[in-house]
Amino acid sequence: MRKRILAGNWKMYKTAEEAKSFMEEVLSKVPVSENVEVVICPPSLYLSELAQLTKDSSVGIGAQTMHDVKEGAFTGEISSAMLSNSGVNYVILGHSERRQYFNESDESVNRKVHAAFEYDLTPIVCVGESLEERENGKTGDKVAGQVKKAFEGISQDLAPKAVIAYEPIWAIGTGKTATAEDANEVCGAIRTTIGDLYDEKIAGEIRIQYGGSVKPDNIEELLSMQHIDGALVGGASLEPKSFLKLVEACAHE
Ligand SMILES: O=C(CO)COP(=O)(O)O
Repeated sequence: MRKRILAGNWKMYKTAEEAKSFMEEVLSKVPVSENVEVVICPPSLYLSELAQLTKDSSVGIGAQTMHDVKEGAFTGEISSAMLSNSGVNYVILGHSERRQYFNESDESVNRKVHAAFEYDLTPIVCVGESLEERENGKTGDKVAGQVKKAFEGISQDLAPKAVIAYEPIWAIGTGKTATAEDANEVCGAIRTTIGDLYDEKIAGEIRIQYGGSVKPDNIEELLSMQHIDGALVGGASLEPKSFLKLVEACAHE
């Protein structure tokens, strides 16, 4: 059985006080369950403090992006070594907003997956198609291509430790969710791609999240699907109340 993984991607929201008070409330109420791993990905400025605050809890902390080399003259960037050293456990890589606004390419995502594993971070690799690609029947090719490139050179031992997030770009922040069946079909195709790259066992082990307008009222249907092992959530991860409802849904059998 794959353990579900629910990750909140705060994007560029919350003041320092808001971040701290969210975390204190969530830590006091979050159900601890064998069924779900819970992760919060705050703006990088708050990573150290929140990692410290959650150190002895069941909540993990993730970065929203990072650079792919250990150190160097890259003004404004942070590295996987720095994240790991600050108590961060996960990193979102290749989010469509990073690809769109910060020119992140499949090649750089691949370098970052290597860098994440080098410093024991769990990469959450985002893939997904635009509306135009979906309408032209290109979803399968696009997503398979992104997965293949992201995992290039990643060993059999490490591959199943990664998490893949399928986020159709047209469903992010729009209130439009892919139907659970459509999301499941693409997540199943991602699993097949992993099976082709590695083997059936690894394909069966790797966890695949869905992301894009996930809310407390649609998560259960998504989770009931065979290939969906959790969610990567933007908007609904910003309030403790809705975030806790999402955790509870994942904690259920
Ligand atoms: O981009 C997302 C998570 O990474 C999804 O955002 P929303 O849940 O706000 O649609």
